[in-house]
Amino acid sequence: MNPDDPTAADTDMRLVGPAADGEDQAVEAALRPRSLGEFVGQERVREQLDLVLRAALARGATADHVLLSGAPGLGKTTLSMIIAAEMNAPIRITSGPAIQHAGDLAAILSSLQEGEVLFLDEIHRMSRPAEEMLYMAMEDFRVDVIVGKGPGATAIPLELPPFTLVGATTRAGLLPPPLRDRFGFTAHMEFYDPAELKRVVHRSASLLDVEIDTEGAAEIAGRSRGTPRIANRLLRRVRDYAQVKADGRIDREVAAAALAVYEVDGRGLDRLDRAVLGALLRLFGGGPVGLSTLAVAVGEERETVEEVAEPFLVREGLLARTPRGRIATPAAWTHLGLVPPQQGPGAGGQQGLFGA
Ligand SMILES: Nc1ncnc2c1ncn2[C@@H]1O[C@H](COP(=O)(O)OP(=O)(O)OP(=O)(O)O)[C@@H](O)[C@H]1O
Repeated sequence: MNPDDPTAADTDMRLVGPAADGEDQAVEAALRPRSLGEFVGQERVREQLDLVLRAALARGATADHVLLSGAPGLGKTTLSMIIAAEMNAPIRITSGPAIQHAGDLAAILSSLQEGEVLFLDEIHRMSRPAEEMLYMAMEDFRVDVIVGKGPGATAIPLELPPFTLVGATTRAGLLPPPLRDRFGFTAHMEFYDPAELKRVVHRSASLLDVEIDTEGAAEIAGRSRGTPRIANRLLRRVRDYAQVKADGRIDREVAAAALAVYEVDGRGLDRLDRAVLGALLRLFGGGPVGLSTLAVAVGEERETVEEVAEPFLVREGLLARTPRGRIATPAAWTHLGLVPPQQGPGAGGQQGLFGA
């Protein structure tokens, strides 16, 4: 979770939020695939990574540095652990926000063992001096530790054992090119399709010892917003429901009834998403309407609407951001079961009325 993110709390409280909550963290370790073979989906990334790792193993060398980019919950941490496991190497896990001084990074780097994997989550949030130290460490396996201040400061070179840096970021575009260029292998992780998520659900259900049929898994997969973390979380909630209200087994009916209780609809929208979409359609005739107006209409902060609800609505093709404001697509009307207003001559009178 990002403590500087004003929307983080809202995101974390949502059943369909992509960031890990406390409960996720406790069970995720048990559900993590441990090898490339077990890792579901992301075929291209897996194939490429497999070559990189096997070639390094054959040469008896440390694997190249790897950059993983993609939305939260798609498996970046999991993949970094798999890289270490496949290389038979230990792994050290830290994150950009935890490294605020170059000295913090020097301490970590100087204690790495030969061949160790250093996983640096949210690498785009590291401080600039630490980032500059990382350039040299990645390229030459060396850092200059600065001792003292001002004109008397001296740089003491420190040799490092070869290591593999696995950087993860949700915002690859924010990485400075010199840092990006130092990764030998870069992979962008895509959202998962429903068939892949179905496999994730089946796999997790078997690890959690939950009985689920193929339609039940499909029902959960279809509401998981392309994200394995969300699929696993929905599965746990559906399991609760199945235990309390049914005989413990999950089929389509049980999954749909459970997720209706949690207000996650057939397409994975939750109450906030539907409130935003509903206001846009019912109050503003489908838009265009300014973001601030829309936020007031649903009683949320601007940032919450923009950063928490909208990305998924846009991705799903239900809402579009235009220079004149937010507009609903025809699919939005259909999804909420509403009929768009007639667009005859003289219609569209509301267009442009609702500014930011
Ligand atoms: N390809 C996959 N196959 C099976 N399970 C997966 C896969 N990817 C992720 N998961 C599951 O989803 C959960 C979240 O994955 P992970 O923590 O690796 O995501 P992340 O991209 O690192 O997220 P964040 O950016 O929030 O750190 C894990 O518990 C893991 O079990």
